[in-house]
Amino acid sequence: MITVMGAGAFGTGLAISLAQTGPVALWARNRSQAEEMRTTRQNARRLSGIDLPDHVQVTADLPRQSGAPYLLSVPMQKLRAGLEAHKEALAGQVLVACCKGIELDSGLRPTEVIRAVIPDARTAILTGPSFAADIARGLPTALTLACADATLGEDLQAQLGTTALRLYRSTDVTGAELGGALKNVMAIACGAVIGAGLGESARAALMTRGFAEMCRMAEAKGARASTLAGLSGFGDLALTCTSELSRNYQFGLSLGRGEAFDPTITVEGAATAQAVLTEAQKANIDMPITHAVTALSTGKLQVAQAMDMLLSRPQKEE
Ligand SMILES: NC(=O)C1=CN([C@@H]2O[C@H](COP(=O)(O)OP(=O)(O)OC[C@H]3O[C@@H](n4cnc5c(N)ncnc54)[C@H](OP(=O)(O)O)[C@@H]3O)[C@@H](O)[C@H]2O)C=CC1
Ligand SMILES: O=C(CO)COP(=O)(O)O
Repeated sequence: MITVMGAGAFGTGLAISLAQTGPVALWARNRSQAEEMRTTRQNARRLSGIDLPDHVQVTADLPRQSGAPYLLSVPMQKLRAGLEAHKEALAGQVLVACCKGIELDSGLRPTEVIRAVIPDARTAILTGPSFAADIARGLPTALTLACADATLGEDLQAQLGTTALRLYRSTDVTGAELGGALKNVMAIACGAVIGAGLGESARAALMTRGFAEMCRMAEAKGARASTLAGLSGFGDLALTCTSELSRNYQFGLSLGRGEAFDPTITVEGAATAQAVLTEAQKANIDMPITHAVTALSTGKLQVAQAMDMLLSRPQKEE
C-alpha cells in the first residue's frame, strides 16, 4: 500500500486522489490530528470541506512496507527532520519527494536531502501545477514525475497516476526540482507587484524575465531547457504567478500592500529565494528577481525600492 507522509493540504489531496485506485495510508505526525481525521473523515485544519474516501487510512504510526512508495509531502525546510525521525523505517525504500524548494542551510534539492539522510533510498520527485484542493476534487491535473532510474520512473508513473491526474515522466530530476522551487520565488515577486498596484504588464514582465532566470540557474546546474519549458517549470510558473489560491502569491500580495502575513502558512519561496541567491552568487549566475525577492521577504527593501533596483539595471539584449 502506498503511504503519504505528511497530512498537510497536498498530502491529503494526493491521498484522496490515490484512493481512487486502492487503499492508501495517510500518515500524520500529530496523533490527535490523526484521530480527529479518522473520526470526522475530513482534514479540517489543512483541506477543509473535502471528505476522505474510505480507502484513505489515516494513521499516526508510519506503516512499514516493502516495495510500495512513500510520498513525502512536507514543507522543504521540514523534510530533513521528517526523514531523520524515520530513518530506519525508510532505509532502502522508494521515496518520492512532493515538496518544492531548496534547503536553506545546505542549498540541496529535495532528492539530494533524501539521499543525504537515507543514502540507499530510491528517489523521485513529483511536481508541477496543481492545487491540493483541485487534486482532491478530482479535477483534471497534469504533473511531472521525474526519476533518474527510468524503469522505476515508469513504475511510479503507472502507480501514482489516475484518470484525472495525468503524469508525464522525465529523467531530468534536477530540472523538475529547480522548476518547482524557483517558480515559488517568481510567484512572490508577481504577488508583490500586483499588491503594490503596479499592474498586469509588470507581472507579465516579471514572469517572462523570471522564467529566463529559472532557465539560467537550471541549465547551469545541468538541467535540460525542455524540462523548464514543461509542467514543472513554465506550467507551475503560470499557475502560481496568476492565482490568488497560491500561498506564495498571497505572501507577495501582502508584501506589496504592506500588510502582515500569517507566519504559520507554508510559503516555500521565501527560504528558497535565500538559498538560491547564495548559490547564484557563488556560481556567478545573474538572478536579479531572486535577489529582489530575498530583500523583500527579509524586510531589507520595500516594493518600490526593489522595482527601482530591477529597472535601473544596465540595458541589455533579451
Ligand atoms: N498545497 C498545495 O496546493 C501544494 C503543495 N505542494 C508542496 O507540498 C509541500 C507541502 O505543502 P502543503 O501540504 O501545502 O503544506 P501544509 O502547510 O498544508 O502542511 C504541511 C504538513 O507537513 C507536516 N510537517 C511539518 N513538519 C514535519 C515534520 N518534521 N515531520 C513530518 N511532518 C511534518 C505538517 O504537520 P503539522 O500539521 O503537524 O505541523 C503538515 O501536515 C510543499 O513543498 C508545497 O510546495 C505542491 C503542490 C501543491
Ligand atoms: O505549488 C503549488 C501549485 O502548483 C501550490 O502553490 P503555493 O504553495 O504557492 O500555494
